Amino acid sequence: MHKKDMVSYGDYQRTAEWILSHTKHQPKVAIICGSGLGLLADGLQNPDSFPYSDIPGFPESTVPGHAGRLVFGELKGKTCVCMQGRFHMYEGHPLCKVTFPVRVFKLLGVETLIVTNAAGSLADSYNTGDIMIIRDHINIPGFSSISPLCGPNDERFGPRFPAMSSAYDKDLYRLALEICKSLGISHFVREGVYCMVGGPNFETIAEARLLHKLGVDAVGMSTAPEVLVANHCGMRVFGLSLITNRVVKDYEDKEAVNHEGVLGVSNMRSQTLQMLVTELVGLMDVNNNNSSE
Ligand SMILES: O=P(O)(O)O[C@@H]1C[C@H](O)[C@@H](CO)O1
Ligand code: HPA
Repeated sequence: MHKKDMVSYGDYQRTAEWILSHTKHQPKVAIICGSGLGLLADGLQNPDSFPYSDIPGFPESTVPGHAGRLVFGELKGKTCVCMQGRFHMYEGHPLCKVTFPVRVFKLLGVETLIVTNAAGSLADSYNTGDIMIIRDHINIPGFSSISPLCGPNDERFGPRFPAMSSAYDKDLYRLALEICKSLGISHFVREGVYCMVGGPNFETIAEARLLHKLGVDAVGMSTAPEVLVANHCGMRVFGLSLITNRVVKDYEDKEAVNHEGVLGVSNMRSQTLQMLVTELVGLMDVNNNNSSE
């Protein structure tokens, strides 16, 4: 691993200290917004917002649909921090930079991470616009040791060999399903397995068929690294995929996915996602500090 691709404990601390000196909010919940899902941050009350370019140690966000802002505020009385835009491996960021904010959040006192993403569906029963609650993931880059947990392990964050058999919190998962029922949206809510690929290209037909055979329900280019790092440092995790397109599995099929289409579907459904996340944060058990005191 190159030195430039390493981040020290002091680097995370410096960023956390900078944040604490710029906002009174002390978040317990962090939310990462996927492509076109930045609206999730717009519901925060008493917001403090910082462009990533102002925050020491934060990389730059280069993907359309990822505004590149960190927003602090309250959702249903609970203090949250929201990443309006995430970092992807395909942008050229090393995975320690992709996941840098997660460890900074840990140092700020965050206990729960909510991840969202845009994804293509492999499951035959899924429709564009469905919301998939992530039950588990397959991390394809991780199969070849491309993982944010590779390299020297810092025990201050977590163990060398973390278990990942409960990567997504079952209580939050069940709570979200109940909320979907009460919101009357269960007919387009699914439960499934997300698979991370490196991107930035979308899948070939052969790759799509392989993922389908593997039991993947939805595929995307993010999320797994953040979930690994959050679990490693003891956070509980909840994840949502918005199904923005069907992944083509047939050589005769002329449909071709593109990022603009992905953003179009995200924008169409972002209000529903915002409702679901807001209710979830409101009902989840959080040992919250009141930042306005
Ligand atoms: O950040 P997410 O995973 O939501 O972004 C997805 C994957 C690619 O970055 C992009 C493709 O349209 O959307
Ligand atoms: O079909 C897809 N494949 C990979 N990533 C994606 N992100 C949105 N849709 C897709």
